[in-house]
Amino acid sequence: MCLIDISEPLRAGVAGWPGDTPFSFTLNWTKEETGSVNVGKVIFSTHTGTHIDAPFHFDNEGQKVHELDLSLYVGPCRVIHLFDLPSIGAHDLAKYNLAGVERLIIRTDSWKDRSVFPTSFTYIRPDLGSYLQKQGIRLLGLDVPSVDLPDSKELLGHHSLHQHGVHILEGTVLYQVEEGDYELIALPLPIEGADGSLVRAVLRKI
Ligand SMILES: N[C@@H](CC(=O)c1ccccc1NC=O)C(=O)O
Ligand SMILES: [Zn+2]
Ligand SMILES: [Zn+2]
Repeated sequence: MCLIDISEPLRAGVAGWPGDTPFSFTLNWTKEETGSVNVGKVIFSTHTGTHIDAPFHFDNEGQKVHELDLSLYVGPCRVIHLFDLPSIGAHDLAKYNLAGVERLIIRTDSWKDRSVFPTSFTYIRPDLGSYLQKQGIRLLGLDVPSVDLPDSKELLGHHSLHQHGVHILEGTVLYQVEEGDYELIALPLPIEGADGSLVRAVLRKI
């Protein structure tokens, strides 16, 4: 079984949204202290590293993490490469036959240095949501920290996807991933009420 890990390693200093909660893992109790076990403590923002957005992240009426359909995050997926584009809209996907594809992951390679949060990267144009819905796509994954640029307040990309039933997976690590068909597993944690969740995301070639 050959799994390709497309998850960002979680460690102190992992690049996060400017001003957001820094990731930390510490041992809350050591084996010496308890006499039996090490016990860890993790502090993280829900938008750290490789993660999914629940609609509640940008819509107060939207689904929260525990309400999401898990089948979105497990199953066949198509990976395509779209390099050197400032943004991606319907026009950029016209050359692909996406018939039967429910999960689409786009490798942009536009986040060059994963050790720092990028000021700019390939983002999603507002006409993409309806195009993906017409193709039957329910999940869009990207190798950038957000489908909208960091200074966006309207979050047109997020809303366009959400309005058309397309769920969002962000921050995947795809430098080694070729175009093709895979099985994706990227399950959120069952955090009640949450706006997003870290995932361990893997691909398996099919
Ligand atoms: N929309 C971004 C996250 C985001 O906007 C954000 C994440 C953490 C802290 C602040 C954020 N945005 C605005 O203040 C995302 O989808 O991950
Ligand atoms: Zn997010
Ligand atoms: Zn997002």
